[in-house]
Amino acid sequence: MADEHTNGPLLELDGITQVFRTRRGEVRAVDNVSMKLGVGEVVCLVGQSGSGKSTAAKIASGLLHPTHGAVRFEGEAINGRGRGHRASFKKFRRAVQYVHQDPYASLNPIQDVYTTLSAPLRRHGLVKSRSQARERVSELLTQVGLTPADTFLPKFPHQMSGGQRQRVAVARALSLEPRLIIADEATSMLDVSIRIGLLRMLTKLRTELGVGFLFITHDLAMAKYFGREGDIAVMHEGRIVEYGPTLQVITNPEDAYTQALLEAVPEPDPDLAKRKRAARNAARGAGQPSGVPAA
Ligand SMILES: Nc1ncnc2c1ncn2[C@@H]1O[C@H](COP(=O)(O)OP(=O)(O)OP(=O)(O)O)[C@@H](O)[C@H]1O
Repeated sequence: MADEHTNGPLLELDGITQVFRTRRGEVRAVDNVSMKLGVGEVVCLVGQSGSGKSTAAKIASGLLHPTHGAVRFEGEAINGRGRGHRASFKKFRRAVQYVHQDPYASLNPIQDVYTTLSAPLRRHGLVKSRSQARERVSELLTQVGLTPADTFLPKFPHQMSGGQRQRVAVARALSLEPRLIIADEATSMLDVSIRIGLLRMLTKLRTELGVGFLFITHDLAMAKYFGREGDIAVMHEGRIVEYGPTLQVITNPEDAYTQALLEAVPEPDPDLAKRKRAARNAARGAGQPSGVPAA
């Protein structure tokens, strides 16, 4: 979906390639990847470890300049040069926020929650007084489900659970009123029940605030859950091997690698698991592709 005020989708990766030069030779981490994400939309980038997801995410967030290809935000290239480009790059860096896998590593261990959340508000001139900062920080904590907000203000990272720390990291990303959040394995270090709570909260932010999500995960089940109203791009060895509406990709995968990833997703219902296994074996017996080695 294009933004009605701009010339293009919120974010567009156009033929991006990233080559790393290492002692052992060149690594083509990302190879000619293109994708589009509209306002308030979600795209899940899925693949095994080493498939190039994080490199693509770093390029999408402007942390890394690709060897080839263009990144466009609201129709404007963000990797150009000159004063005009510097201004649009600055706007882009505020509008696109990154949430890492490990909140322990991304939050400052000697800063309490209030300082962590009020610092970016002050730095970007989004609040004019201490009372405004306090009000906005409380609002952010409420948005990420850390209530009553006052009880969280004086806490340090080590005084919170993993799920709470990740919610603070999301609140910090939200403080700059982003249009897009890039969540790089943001839920994978959490227990399943905590993970679902966090995904519900992120879904609420997407639908209520219109924040778009590029959701990076190795776990197709997570992508199915979080991205069911959006698209999935399946990455393998730096390339996108399948890209389309989530439910279509999940229910009718065309690529053998996607099929193998799906087979690796555990089926909680034993009867259904048995029926699926029988259907797969019958399909193989009928000469259909057997998929690639297990993920
Ligand atoms: N700075 C770098 N220098 C050299 N090679 C790199 C660099 N960063 C990534 N790579 C290589 O690029 C490939 C893709 O890595 P990337 O981290 O993007 O994959 P990923 O799918 O995110 O995997 P993971 O989930 O394990 O991080 C890997 O082979 C990795 O070793």
